Amino acid sequence: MGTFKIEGGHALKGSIQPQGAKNEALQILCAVLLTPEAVTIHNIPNIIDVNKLMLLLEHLGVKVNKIGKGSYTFQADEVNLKYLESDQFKVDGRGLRGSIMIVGPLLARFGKGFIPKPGGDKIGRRRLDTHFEGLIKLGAKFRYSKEEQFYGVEAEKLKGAYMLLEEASVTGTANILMAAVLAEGKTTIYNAACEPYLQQLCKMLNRMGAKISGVGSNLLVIEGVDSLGGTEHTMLPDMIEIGSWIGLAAMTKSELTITNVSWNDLGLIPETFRKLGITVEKRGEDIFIPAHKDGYEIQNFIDGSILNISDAPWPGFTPDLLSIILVVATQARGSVLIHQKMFESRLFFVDKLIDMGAKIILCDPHRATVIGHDFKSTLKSTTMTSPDIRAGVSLLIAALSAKGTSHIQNIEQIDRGYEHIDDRLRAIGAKIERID
Ligand SMILES: CC(=O)N[C@H]1[C@@H](OP(=O)(O)OP(=O)(O)OC[C@H]2O[C@@H](n3ccc(=O)[nH]c3=O)[C@H](O)[C@@H]2O)O[C@H](CO)[C@@H](O)[C@@H]1O
Ligand SMILES: C=C(OP(=O)(O)O)C(=O)O
Repeated sequence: MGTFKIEGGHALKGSIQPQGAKNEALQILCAVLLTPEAVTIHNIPNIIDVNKLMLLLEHLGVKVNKIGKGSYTFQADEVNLKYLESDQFKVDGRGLRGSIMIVGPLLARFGKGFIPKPGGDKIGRRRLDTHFEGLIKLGAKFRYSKEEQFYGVEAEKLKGAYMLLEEASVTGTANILMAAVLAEGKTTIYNAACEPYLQQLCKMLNRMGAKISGVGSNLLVIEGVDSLGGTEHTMLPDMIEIGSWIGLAAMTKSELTITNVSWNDLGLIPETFRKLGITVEKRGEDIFIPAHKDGYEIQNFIDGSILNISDAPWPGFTPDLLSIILVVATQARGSVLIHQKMFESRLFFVDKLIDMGAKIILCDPHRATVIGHDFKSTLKSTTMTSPDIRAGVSLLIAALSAKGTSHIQNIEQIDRGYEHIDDRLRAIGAKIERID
C-alpha cells in the first residue's frame, strides 16, 4: 500500500491540463471488441483502472500497440474466447468496475459473454440487474453462479427489442447499447443514461457503422447492422478531475487555470461550485479560478433556506463529485446539506474530516450537514487511509489545505483514476511526496 506525505498550508499557482476521462476510456476500450478492424484511440489516461482493462483485452487476444503518449491502436481480429474460462480471467475481471462492459460486445460478436463480479469502489450495493435484464430482452440466456459470483450470457442471435430500463445505469446502458448495435432489427432503450461519455460512445459506434439515433437523450433507437469497422476516437477531458481541481484551488486559496475543459460537456459542474461561492470563470475553453483570499460564501435557496446539493443521473449533478463538494464546503462561509442519493456508503469518510477538525454532522448514510469554518480555523494534519477514489482525493485536498504534514495511505485508490497526481500537483507548487 503506497502512501502520500503532504505538507499542507501552501497556496498553489499555475495551470493544469485534465487527463482523458477515466469512465469514458473504460467504455471506449470495451467497444474495440465489436470489430476485427483496427481502432485508434487518443487521450487515454495512464491510470491503474485503464491499464488493467488494456491488459485484460491483451489477455483476450486483442493486439494493443502504443503509437504515442496516450494513443494506441487496438485490433480484435483474433479473440481468444478460451481465456474467458481461465483463472486468470477471474483475477483480471474482478480488478475493476469497467470490465463489466466487455460482456455486451462479446455477446453481440461471439454469442457469449462472461464476467466475474466486477470490482470498483466499495461505495454501496452496485447491482448489475439493469445490464442483464437488458441483454435478456435482446434474447440472451442468463446464468449466475452464486458460489463463484460469476455471470454469463449466451445467444446464437440477438434480436432488437423495446426496453424501459429500471434505472438509468451508466455502464448498464453502455453494455446494452454495445450488444444492440449488432442485434437483428430495431432496439429502443428508454430511460437510457445520457452523460457525455455515453454520447461519445454512441458517436464512436456510429462512426464504426452503427445506426444509433437519440444520442444525448434518454431514448436511444438502434437499428442493428451486420458488422462494424474500424475508427479513430479521442477521449474527452475527465470532468471529475476538472471538478477536483476547482475544489482544490478554492480550498487552498490558489489561482489555477484548468486548460481545455470542453465546457459544453460539464453540465451542472461549474454552477454547483458557484453555489458554494466559488468563482469559476470561463476563459475560452479554460476555467480560471482566482485565489479566494477572502474565502467563499455558500448561497441559500431563493426563499432563504439552507442549500442542498444532491446527485442525480445526468444531466443531474454527478455523484462522483459530491465528496469533493463536501470537503470544499468545510472551509466555506455558511452551511450546506449534502445528499448522496445514489450510493449508500460513500459519505462515511467524513469521520476522517471530523478528526481533522471539520464541522460535519452525518445525519444518516446518505446525508451530511457541513458547517463551514470560513478559514477561521484550519484543518489539522493527520494520517488517514483512502477508502475510495473520490474520498481519497477529497482527503488529499483537505491535507493540502491543512497546517502541518499529513499522510494518506492506500493511494492505489487514487492512482486508479488520477494520472501521476503527485507529479502534476508538484508542478503547481504542492508539497507532496510518494513515500512507498
Ligand atoms: C466505471 C464507471 O463508469 N463508473 C461510474 C458509473 O458506475 P455504474 O455504471 O456502476 O453506476 P450506475 O449508473 O449503474 O449506478 C450508480 C448507482 O446509482 C443508482 N442509480 C442509478 C441510476 C438511477 O436512475 N437511479 C439510481 O438509484 C444505482 O442503483 C447505483 O447504486 O456511473 C456511476 C454513476 O454516475 C458513477 O458513480 C461511476 O463512477
Ligand atoms: C465510483 C467510481 O469509479 P468505479 O465505478 O470504477 O468504482 C468513480 O470513478 O468515482
